[in-house]
Amino acid sequence: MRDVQINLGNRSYSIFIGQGVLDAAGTLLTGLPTGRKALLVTNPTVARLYADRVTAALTRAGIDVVRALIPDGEQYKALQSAEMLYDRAFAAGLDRGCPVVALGGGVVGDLAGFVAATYMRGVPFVQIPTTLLAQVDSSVGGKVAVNHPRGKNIIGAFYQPVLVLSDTGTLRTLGAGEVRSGLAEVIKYGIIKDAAFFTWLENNLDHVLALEPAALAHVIEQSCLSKARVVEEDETEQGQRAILNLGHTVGHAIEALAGYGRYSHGEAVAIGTAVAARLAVDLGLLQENEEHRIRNLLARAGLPLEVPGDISTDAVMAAMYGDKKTRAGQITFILPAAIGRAVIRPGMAEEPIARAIDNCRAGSD
Ligand SMILES: O=C(O)C(=O)C[C@@H](O)[C@H](O)[C@H](O)COP(=O)(O)O
Ligand SMILES: [Zn+2]
Repeated sequence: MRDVQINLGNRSYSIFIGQGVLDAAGTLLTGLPTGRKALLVTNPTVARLYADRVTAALTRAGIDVVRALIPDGEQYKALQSAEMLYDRAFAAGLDRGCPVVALGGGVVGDLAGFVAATYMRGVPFVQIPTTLLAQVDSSVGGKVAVNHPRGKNIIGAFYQPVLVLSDTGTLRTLGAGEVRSGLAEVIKYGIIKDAAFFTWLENNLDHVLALEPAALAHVIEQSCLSKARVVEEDETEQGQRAILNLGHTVGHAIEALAGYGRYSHGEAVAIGTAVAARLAVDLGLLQENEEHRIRNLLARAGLPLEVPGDISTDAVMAAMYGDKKTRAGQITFILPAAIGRAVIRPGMAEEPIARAIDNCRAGSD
């Protein structure tokens, strides 16, 4: 079992990574000051596969488990689902000490975390992520949220979990699309922070795509280490944490405009990363050969690089103004300055962004 520590004073916690760690949920949780009842939030597919194991692990440790199922899909990351979970928590008599445990991918984790942050002004929160994307990204760092018709993740909080358990065994049941989606965030860490990891991915992507346990454990550990260091420096995204948003400025716009579900989060982020790399080259920040390496790695991971033909550049531009990084009506962009280094550019003019979007359409080269 590997252990990545995230140091945030009295909000510090451990991320345990390895085959079978979800069976240790009860033991690891009893080491923390939490109550004897837990709300286990999951979706029907994940429940069928893993809820009995997690329930057994918690029960062995003397914790009563109340299960709550949320249908799978980004559209259920909504205030209505949160209300349903509050009702379930009240009905089960959960008090301020009782943890909310998220078992599933990013939707379950973000929603359950939002409920944990707000039910009785905050109860302990445990993340048991079962997708690659959730293990490398969304379960770590404390961004919890629900969506609103005006934007993705637009209603939320920073609320750290007390424990993260990433069981690599759960990745064996993922579809290829879910693996791809997680890889977009994995590649992001190489681009923004870790050139050696980017090169490792170039050399070892086939092992990762084959879901080899050692390769997966390495990818999760390196991703969590990179994310932990960024979050420790700037927990609430006052500045530098925004680099974790590479590819998301355009990505969130495409995800929403295409209709949630047509592009996975990772696919939309990959397209957004291609646009950011093009813009960085146009602005003289990134060398063209590095843009090629970024595009090649994303493409080898099976990720899309083109802005869809049925979504206009004007629509993407308009949607980007709703981004949480927009300040005083001006778009902020995260740009790769080299492989291993990203910069934050506030106050971007519209014209170069629109040109980069147009240059990332089918048949544009
Ligand atoms: O943890 C962060 O910070 C990130 O930006 C990670 C992103 O990959 C993640 O998708 C995040 O939820 C996006 O945040 P948002 O603030 O743009 O909604
Ligand atoms: Zn993301």
